[in-house]
Amino acid sequence: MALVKLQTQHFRNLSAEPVSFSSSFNLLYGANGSGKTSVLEAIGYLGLGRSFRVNRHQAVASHGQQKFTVFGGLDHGTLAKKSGRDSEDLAHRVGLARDITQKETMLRVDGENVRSLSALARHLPVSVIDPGVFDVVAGAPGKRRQFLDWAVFHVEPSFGSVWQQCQRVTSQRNKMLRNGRLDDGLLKVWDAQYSAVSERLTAARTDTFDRFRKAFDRLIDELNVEWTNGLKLDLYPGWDVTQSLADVLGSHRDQEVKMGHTLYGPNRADVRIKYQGRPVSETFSRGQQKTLVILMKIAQGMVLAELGKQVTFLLDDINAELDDDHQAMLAQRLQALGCQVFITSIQRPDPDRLWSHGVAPEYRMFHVEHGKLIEE
Ligand SMILES: Nc1ncnc2c1ncn2[C@@H]1O[C@H](COP(=O)(O)OP(=O)(O)OP(=O)(O)O)[C@@H](O)[C@H]1O
Repeated sequence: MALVKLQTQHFRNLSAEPVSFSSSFNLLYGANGSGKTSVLEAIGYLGLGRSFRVNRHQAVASHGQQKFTVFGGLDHGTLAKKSGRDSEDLAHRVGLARDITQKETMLRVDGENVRSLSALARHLPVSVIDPGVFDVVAGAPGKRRQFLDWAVFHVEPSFGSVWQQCQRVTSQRNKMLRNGRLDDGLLKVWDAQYSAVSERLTAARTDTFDRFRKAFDRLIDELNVEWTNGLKLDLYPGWDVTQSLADVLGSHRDQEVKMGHTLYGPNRADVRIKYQGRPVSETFSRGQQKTLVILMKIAQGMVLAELGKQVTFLLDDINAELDDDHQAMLAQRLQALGCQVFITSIQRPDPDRLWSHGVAPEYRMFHVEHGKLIEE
């Protein structure tokens, strides 16, 4: 799917006028503070259900407003090779409204209220490349779990509910472990549930990770970037899988009781990224780490494309992140994959430079001024 229509209300400084986008490339430029990132943030809301910039919904509602809304019209996008669309051709209409005083989010898909965020998010796989992207390599393991789980969610339809179930059981189990007077029989019951759901979740992660690693290896092979030789990506599922999780929990019971929380299982999983046996966060330059994450994100795009799903990439402030060669490499790869792409920059981008080594895709160019998108 691709987002071809967007309308927001009371979303940061954005105007409430509807905008139509290309299902291929969209180039947005404008001065600092004009609203470029806010446009990407609004699109991100429809694919992620949250802001990729801030943790609190409140920051997003326009000053003095209690509620904001984001509506999107989706079409089948470039992968379906669809052309000549108009509003009647929309495959789905998705919407999200957040009341910040009631702390309530309303989600709508095709005119119906839906309860789960998954029902909304599965229509629009959104991948963000912004200054924070670096965290996937340099940040805590949670950042890499989030990176992996995004793809698992789009590959494995039941993943969202298994993940939620796992969080619920883990939190119950943690409550028990924190409780001084431990009921051994009850803990065993929770352990059985926890092990079962963890094994399911891990099987889904392992399957997607295998697909991802194959795509990643293919990509770096094709690009033949010298510094990627000797890179190794592995999934650590959160425990030593030569043993069942139930056995690991049984043999580390005292340790977990002492710490008061779960020490083994999917919440400890990590994607370990090493270069010649050492963590890349210790050996790669900042630029190399950023490029690596971008390659990893492209590889995820390849995995989804193989399943007939189009990813919408949001590239924020691309000039600050990448030099001309890397920008061109990224644009061409995403074009070849048939992704939908939104690129923001302060200066008006030069499509001839961006596609200096190939034919430019269909694109639309917008100048962003005071929250308004003016198409050129
Ligand atoms: N809740 C809000 N209500 C109204 N305006 C807001 C709100 N939050 C931020 N703004 C304003 O909205 C504008 C858009 O910010 P945004 O980060 O989208 O700009 P940008 O074009 O990406 O800028 P830069 O190039 O500096 O990154 C800014 O002027 C900001 O002060």
